Amino acid sequence: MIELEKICVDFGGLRAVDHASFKIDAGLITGLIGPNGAGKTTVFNVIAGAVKPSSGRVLLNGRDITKLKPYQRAQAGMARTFQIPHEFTRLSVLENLMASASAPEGENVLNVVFRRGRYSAEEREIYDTARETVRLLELDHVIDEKAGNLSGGQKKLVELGRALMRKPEIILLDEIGAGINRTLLAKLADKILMLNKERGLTFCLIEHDLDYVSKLCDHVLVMAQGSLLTQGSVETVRRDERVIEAYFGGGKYEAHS
Ligand SMILES: Nc1ncnc2c1ncn2[C@@H]1O[C@H](COP(=O)(O)OP(=O)(O)OP(=O)(O)O)[C@@H](O)[C@H]1O
Repeated sequence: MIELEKICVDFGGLRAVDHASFKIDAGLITGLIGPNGAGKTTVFNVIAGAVKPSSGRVLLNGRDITKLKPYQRAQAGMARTFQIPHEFTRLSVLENLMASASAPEGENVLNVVFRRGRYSAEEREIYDTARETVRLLELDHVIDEKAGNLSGGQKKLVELGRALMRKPEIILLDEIGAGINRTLLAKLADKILMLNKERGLTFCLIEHDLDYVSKLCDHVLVMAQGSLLTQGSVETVRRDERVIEAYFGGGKYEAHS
């Protein structure tokens, strides 16, 4: 479980996050929603350790991790999806996954990727985990394809795969569904649900499409102006007048279903 206690983030004179306090429960898929500029991405950055809060604490399973660096948080079981880095677009899907694993002790993981045929037991495990992840995400048909040649949706699946290679307990997804076609969007949702229900992985996702949130999330946190406005099931928060006001400034809310 992740707990945020009275987190504030200031960028110069701008208070982007203002005493935000909430929990992301273990074993659930939690959605983080709110209008543009509400502070969602900044909160994600605080959780992942990329932005230092001006005040407040972040706890992971009861442990204060506020001062931990991003890699230490990753070691503690937290993962976040990132766009495939430019220099990795020339690596194949399998190589991308292998390069995202935690390196064996004293080893540069890229050596593992390129030194074929001479794997130690640990290196073999990375290879096997990468193959299994490819299977799990149904990327077998593009396993040797360069990541740069994939469609937007396939790249998102590889990004998820790269996060999975570190065997996290919690995965943070920032608008993973943005700009991908319906078919792959549905597939991505199926994979997230499967990883949650069958493997017990905890997810927290920022998403603007409320139908997608509704399909995936057990619980929704609504941020507005840097703070937590309300929380509950998707259906409850969708009907909440304060949420309608925050999104539409009091205009009539047409729930799309
Ligand atoms: N590095 C930064 N420097 C200065 N201001 C920033 C920085 N990052 C975010 N902000 C500001 O902080 C506020 C919150 O931004 P944030 O990106 O966290 O909101 P968001 O809810 O994720 O919005 P969106 O849905 O549009 O992505 C905004 O006013 C934004 O302009």
